[in-house]
Amino acid sequence: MTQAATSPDQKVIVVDFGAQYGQLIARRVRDLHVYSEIVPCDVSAEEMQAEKPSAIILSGGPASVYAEDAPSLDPEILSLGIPVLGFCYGQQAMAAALGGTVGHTDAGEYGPASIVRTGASELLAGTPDEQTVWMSHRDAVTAVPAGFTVTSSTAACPVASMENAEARLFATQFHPEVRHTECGSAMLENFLFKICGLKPTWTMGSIIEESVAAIRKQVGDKRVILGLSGGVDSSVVAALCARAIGRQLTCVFVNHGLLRKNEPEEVEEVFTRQFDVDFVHVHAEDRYAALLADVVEPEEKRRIIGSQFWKEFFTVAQDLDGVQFLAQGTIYPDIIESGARKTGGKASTIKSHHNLIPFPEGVHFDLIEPLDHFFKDEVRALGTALGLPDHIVHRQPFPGPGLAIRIIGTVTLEKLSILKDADAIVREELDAYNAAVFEETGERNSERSVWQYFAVLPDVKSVGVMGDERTYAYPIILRAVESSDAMTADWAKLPYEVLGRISSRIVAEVPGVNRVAYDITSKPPATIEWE
Ligand SMILES: Nc1ncnc2c1ncn2[C@@H]1O[C@H](COP(=O)(O)OP(=O)(O)OP(=O)(O)O)[C@@H](O)[C@H]1O
Ligand SMILES: O=c1[nH]c(=O)c2[nH+]cn([C@@H]3O[C@H](COP(=O)(O)O)[C@@H](O)[C@H]3O)c2[nH]1
Ligand SMILES: NC(=O)CC[C@H](N)C(=O)O
Ligand SMILES: [Mg+2]
Repeated sequence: MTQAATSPDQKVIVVDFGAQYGQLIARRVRDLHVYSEIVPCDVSAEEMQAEKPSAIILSGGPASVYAEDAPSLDPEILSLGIPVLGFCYGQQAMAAALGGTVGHTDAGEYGPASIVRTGASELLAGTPDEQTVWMSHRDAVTAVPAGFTVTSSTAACPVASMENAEARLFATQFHPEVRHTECGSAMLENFLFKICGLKPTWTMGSIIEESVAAIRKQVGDKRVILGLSGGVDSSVVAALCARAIGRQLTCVFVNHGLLRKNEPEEVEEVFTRQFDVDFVHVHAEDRYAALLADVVEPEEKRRIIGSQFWKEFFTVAQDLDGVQFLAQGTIYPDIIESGARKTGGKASTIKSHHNLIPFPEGVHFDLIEPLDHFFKDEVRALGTALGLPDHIVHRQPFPGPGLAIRIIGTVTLEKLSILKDADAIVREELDAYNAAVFEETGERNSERSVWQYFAVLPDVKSVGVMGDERTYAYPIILRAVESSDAMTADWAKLPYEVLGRISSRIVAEVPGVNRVAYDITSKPPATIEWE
């Protein structure tokens, strides 16, 4: 496990019961400048103690505490003398472990709910007696364990929160980690700073120092190759590695032919002229085209692309002396959404990210992934702190498998060419739109700006009429979302004239396209990419 940025003197451990958004809890804690990490819920009290956390938070989860294979909590964890805060399933697990009872309710509560204070509370201190919180549960605590008091209720949920202040155990049925819980952040602050007495010392400066030191120590005098895409994540890793090990680093850019229009030239220009790093441009277009011919299934595309990435890196490494390490810009959501690796959690696999699939036979590297515990906006803040220019730090994300997962069905040269041209128009128009919003609001990620935007080419054709002539051609689907961390996203409420201009331009300028549709689905239930 690579970990370049821990601050072990103050650490909050989140015990993950399989919440898709359990990772948000760690986020919120880190937003308050306290380092936080996630561990799977089968952690024993002994293992927990060895981690020396200053506080523990129990996440929500999909199971029912009394279900046969429900994850349970080692009850000893609750008597280590470390303060514990449980959310939702976390509250239910705490109650069950300490002799309280949990029952099924007739109808669950999903979405906003109004809690009313029913007793003194250290956790809710300073927040209103009546307030809106976010609920998502079917089960509920029906009797609190000995020593606990009920501190708030809703009409449907008698124990919306409970605590045993003396034992330093606290819990809520609602989710303080989601933004929709109005005072969620105040509750977390109460827990971290008042109840646990922590200090907000986890800052970008301290993270950079620790990461650089950790990379230096891990690498010693060996060589490192870095998968460099030109994206934010790998550029930040490049900056960290350059600072840590200088000339022991070689950056490898794989051109798989699935990049956006003009992208290979731009990346090469930036990393050979503007940065002083060793840069290798690998031309793998033909190899990828051959491997992907006839492949339709999204997960199969991802596996093939990922596996070939490893082979390309390995081939380059053979030509250099003493390469032991591969560095890459893996970030936390890649790991979370790829399923279990490292978080070891119970969350299900949504899609396999190319950078997390196993090495093929014959390929081996030790990995350096200094960002594997960071969320996207934290990576951007790090990039700025490292002095990277805005055009890199604020570049929209682009997935490693590239346009292959934006072409539904088989990937052909004809479809790639259509998609590249359509996508270039989408980017040109929405870059300009974002620049105008930035000018007006002074904010990079204001409510009106678009976080990620691109074109998708589906595997259908439809009839149209152009110049009085029948056409039978592809549609382009426009995807444009707002988000801050890619974990959740909403479709962007773009002005009609911007949508209209994108549509007219694509149909007029890209041969083979006669229609444009706008994807108006949030994540969840959809995902940002189509495959
Ligand atoms: N074309 C490529 N050549 C070399 N390495 C790549 C390429 N594409 C992706 N990678 C590697 O895979 C990692 C994950 O890709 P990902 O797209 O998540 O990150 P990124 O490209 O660095 O940033 P962004 O998310 O902003 O696009 C990258 O950080 C990089 O190490
Ligand atoms: O490097 C990557 N390798 C991948 O395999 C991959 N798949 C999705 N993405 C990007 O991740 C974010 C979330 O995407 P989804 O909502 O589609 O899962 C979005 O920003 C996507 O563009 C990827 N990035
Ligand atoms: N979000 C949760 O943690 C849900 C807990 C439990 N599965 C319930 O339905 O009550
Ligand atoms: Mg990328």
